[in-house]
Amino acid sequence: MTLPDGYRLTRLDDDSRLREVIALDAWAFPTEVAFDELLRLEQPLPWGRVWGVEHGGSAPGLAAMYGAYALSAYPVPGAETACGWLTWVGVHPGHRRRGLLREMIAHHFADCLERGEAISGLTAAEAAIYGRFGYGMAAPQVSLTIPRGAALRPIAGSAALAVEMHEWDAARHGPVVARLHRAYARVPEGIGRPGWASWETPELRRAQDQDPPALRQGLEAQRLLLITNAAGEPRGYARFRRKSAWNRDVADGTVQVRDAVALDAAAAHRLWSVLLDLDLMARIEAGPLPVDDPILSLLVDARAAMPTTRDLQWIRILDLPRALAGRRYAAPADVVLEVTDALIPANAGRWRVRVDASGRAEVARSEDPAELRLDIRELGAAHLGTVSLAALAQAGLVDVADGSHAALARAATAWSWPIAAGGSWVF
Ligand SMILES: CC(=O)SCCNC(=O)CCNC(=O)[C@H](O)C(C)(C)COP(=O)(O)OP(=O)(O)OC[C@H]1O[C@@H](n2cnc3c(N)ncnc32)[C@H](O)[C@@H]1OP(=O)(O)O
Repeated sequence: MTLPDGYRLTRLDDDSRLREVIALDAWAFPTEVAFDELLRLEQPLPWGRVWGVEHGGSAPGLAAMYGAYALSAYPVPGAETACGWLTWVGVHPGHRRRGLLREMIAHHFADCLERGEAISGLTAAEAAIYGRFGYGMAAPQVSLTIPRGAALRPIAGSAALAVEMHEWDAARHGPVVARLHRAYARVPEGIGRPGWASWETPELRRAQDQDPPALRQGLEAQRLLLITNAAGEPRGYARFRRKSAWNRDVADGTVQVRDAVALDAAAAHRLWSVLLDLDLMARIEAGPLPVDDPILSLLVDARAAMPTTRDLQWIRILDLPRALAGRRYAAPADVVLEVTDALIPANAGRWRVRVDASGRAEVARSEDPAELRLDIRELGAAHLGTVSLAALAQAGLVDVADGSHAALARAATAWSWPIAAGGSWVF
């Protein structure tokens, strides 16, 4: 990598640099939380995979940084894969637009490839930043503001489930919540949702479990709703907070749902029935939710929940043959792709992707004429099965060779997945 003169990259191995890292982060992401308070929080910094860009000059210090979470079981369609999750990206405002991010990205890609991570993912602070580096928007999210008392379609078995409500206790509830959250991504316990990353590393778990007053933004302490079956087994949970408000003596409170996860339809119905009927509340805010979350089908009037969609997760394919062979496909296909990749030349060129009846792909270099031409960014966008290659072709981002429209239809079907990619948290 070639940083501008006067800058050098350093690996940050432990929290001896915590003060500098948090100070830089607070320059990049302005916060009302006091510096000393920030230092006391559980910060999920992946030490050893945190990289700082140091500068000399009159006031030497950290000019930029990034980190990467080593997700070893990131869910892709029909499988789990190693993914280097880009995070903690920040450039001090006094050092921006000098190419530091571009150089950190090049370093991140090389580091992931060395570690055998065929894809990288991220959630973006701003949607316009990462497309230029070959990240494609692969998992959208929806957020809802549901009126209190909104009607749900009836689901058999819901009323028989038991409801427990607790004040959040990380030691007691953290493991149950982490288990249900993890199970939800997997078949047959859960639905098998691509993108549903779990809190794999100890730092991520500790940060997830905390509920410090500094991060409550005027809401109450976190509470837990647990749904259990007749055998006493947890089947779903929601973590939520309420904020009381009054509008000319009429109760106007808000419930903020941090996440709501259920392993079956009856548990989802029971969970939301409780959340939608808390006294003194007027609305329930929820999101990020997957765009096909059960609540959208359960609501009789989903429009009244004012669904708003936007990007959640972006995927960058780093090692094309390994990444494409590392997921499953919804239907057989045999297609020749011609791929451009300005940053990782090894991915560029023509590839034949053959998907067999079991949904497994063989990916090999090809001399045959290309049927679909696309950039690595579009392949990343389609990787979780939710963004359609046909829709990208309609937008002119996948170029279809003359006479290859049937190939596009087959590829778009194969790359699709029955469950929408999504997640419950931003990291
Ligand atoms: C995965 C995550 O962690 S997301 C968090 C990202 N961090 C933030 O948003 C915090 C506040 N912002 C910052 O720290 C910085 O402005 C960053 C990280 C967004 C950009 O860092 P810089 O070092 O200024 O970027 P750099 O100079 O390498 O620019 C690379 C390219 O991205 C473009 N770019 C940079 N920031 C943005 C932006 N916010 N929106 C659109 N384009 C951008 C530049 O114009 C440049 O484009 P070019 O290659 O066409 O010339």
